[in-house]
This record gives sequence, structure tokens and C-alpha cells, in this order.
Amino acid sequence: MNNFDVFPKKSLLFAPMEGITDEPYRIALMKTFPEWDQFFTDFLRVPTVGKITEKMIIEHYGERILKREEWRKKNSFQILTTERAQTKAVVEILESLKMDHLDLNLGCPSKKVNSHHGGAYLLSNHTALKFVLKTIRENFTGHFTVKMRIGYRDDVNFSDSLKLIQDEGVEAITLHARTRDQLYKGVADWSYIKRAVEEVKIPLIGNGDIWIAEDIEKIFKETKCHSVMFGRSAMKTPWLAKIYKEYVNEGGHIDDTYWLYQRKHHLEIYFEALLAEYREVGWQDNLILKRFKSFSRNLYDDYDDFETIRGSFLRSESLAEYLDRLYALKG
Ligand SMILES: Cc1cc2nc3c(=O)[nH]c(=O)nc-3n(C[C@H](O)[C@H](O)[C@H](O)COP(=O)(O)O)c2cc1C
Repeated sequence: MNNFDVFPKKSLLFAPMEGITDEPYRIALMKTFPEWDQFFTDFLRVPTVGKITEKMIIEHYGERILKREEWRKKNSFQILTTERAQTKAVVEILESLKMDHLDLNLGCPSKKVNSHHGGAYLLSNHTALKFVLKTIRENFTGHFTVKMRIGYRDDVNFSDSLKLIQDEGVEAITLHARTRDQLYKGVADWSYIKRAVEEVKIPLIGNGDIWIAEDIEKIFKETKCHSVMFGRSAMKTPWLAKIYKEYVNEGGHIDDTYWLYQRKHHLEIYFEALLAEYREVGWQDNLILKRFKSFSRNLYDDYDDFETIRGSFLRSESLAEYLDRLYALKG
């Protein structure tokens, strides 16, 4: 086990997101917005039966990223597993590939995943959780972190979960400050992040509803967390880390006009970088268009007439039409 912090203090981490943070997406973001300190694969579901091959692990992570040292350092591999799944076999392959960083998903709220006793379910079964943590720690010498929620049904196990995770040699914890049953309801309760910071000695990464630069300042100040992670907010503002780093350096105030100006400027850069990477891996235009539409959910929220704008992007019948609308929006 490495004897130093996994991430530098105040790191800005781009969250693992299924259907989004695949290899081309992460490469596009690393090239365009290198201000993000770390990226994660979405979760690889560890199978219970069947052969596990190196090929499937490399495909999930991305072969181009694996081959390039500076990219590998910036990309963590996330798994989702259960007591019965073949965790050891997967971890052994990750170890043989000299993967720098493995993250265990303890937050997935999916009914299907939880009914198979994976994701956030493990927070309610400490015997199973302990077994999984041990299996990983005993077979993996790189950095090992977990990403958890406050609890499964409620917060009764919160402190015990933190303690168990720390005692089993996990090096940092990301906390999405909601229970599994809360799904995405309401607003994440950062007071649990503060509590966790006080209860563990390892770095605590705050996550949940950190939308703008001021939120980053606020969560660091209120909770004293080590670093922060962004999910939906990173999808809404993929240049958020850049803006924050500029904002902090300039000690400045970001008003709505500047925020919208940044959006107009960066939207085109973002989609062009994605387009280049999806084309690089041979995606057809209709697949790229589908992806672009799925990214459109929150991207245009800051415009006054955001519903009309979003609607027009979602109705685009071709990739060319989507891109034309993007250029027109820039004005
Ligand atoms: C579309 C989507 C996919 C996600 N996939 C994953 C995943 O694969 N692994 C994971 O640990 N969390 C996943 N999450 C949860 C996020 O990483 C993050 O914890 C959550 O969205 C809260 O942060 P936010 O308020 O910044 O969005 C996903 C979230 C979204 C919206």
C-alpha cells in the first residue's frame, strides 16, 4: 500500500458516470480541460460467473489511456462487486496491468444492482463489505479508494461504515451525501461530509450538488473536506475546474454575464473535442448524435429561454443540424 495521499489537496475530480465517462469522453476532456485533476471509469460490474479476461478490463479502461503514463495517472478504474462475484480475479488483472488506482462503488442505487447485493447495498451488510474490502486490499498494491453514500435505507450505519472502510486499508473516501433511498431527491446534505471528515483520518472527498465555483469554496470552508467530486455539475459545466482555478487565482467574483460568456465560448470547444474522439474510435454520426442529445439535459439551463434551446437540440435530426445549432447559439 502506498503511504501518501491519493490526490493532492483540493483536487477537483470528474465523477464516474455510466454511459458518459468512457474512454473517448475522458480523452476529450483531458485534452480540452486538463484542469480536472482526476477522472474515473464508470463501474465495471464484476461478474459472478464466466471467464474474466484482460481484454474486457482493458476495454473498460481504455487501451490508449493505459498505454500513456500521464493519462494512466489521471484515470482511476471503478468496480462494482458483491461478496459472491469474482473480485479477486478482476483485482489480480488490475494489479498485473499495474493500474495505479482502483475505486470501489458503494453508492449505486439501482434496484437490480442492490438486489444482487452490490453497490450501496453493501453499506447495510458489513460482513459482506468487510470481505470485499479485504479481497481488494490483499490483492491490490495501488491506491484503493471507495465511493459511498451516507447509508442504504438511512444513516444508522454511517459511522460504522466509515470506520470499517478506514480500518480495512482504504486510502480515501468519496461521499455522495445522500442515502441510497434518497436517490437524487432534495439537496445533498453536506453536514455528513463534515461529520465524516471529523471521523476518519484518511482524505475525504465531498460529492453532491456542487454546481458553481462558489459552491466549491463553500464546501471546502464548511466541511474541511480534502477534495471534491463533480457528477451532474461536471456534465452541466465541463469547464468548471478551469473556471474555478481561474477564479481562485484571480480571487475574483464570477457574475452571470461572465458565466454565460464562458458557456458560449466553451460549448463549441467541448463538442468538437468529443466529436474528434468519437470519430477516432469509429462511431457513426447517428450514435454520436444520440450521445450529444443525452449530454444536453443541463447544458443550456443558464440561458433565459433554455427550454426552447434544449428542445431544438433534442429535435435535431442529424449531427450536422446539432452542430449548426451550436454554432448559431454562439452568435
Ligand atoms: C448518469 C449518471 C451515471 C452515474 N454513474 C456512476 C457510476 O458509474 N459510478 C459511480 O460511482 N457513480 C455514478 N454516478 C453518481 C455520480 O458519480 C455522483 O456521485 C452523483 O451524481 C452525485 O454528484 P452530483 O450531485 O455532482 O451529480 C452517476 C451519476 C449519473 C448522473
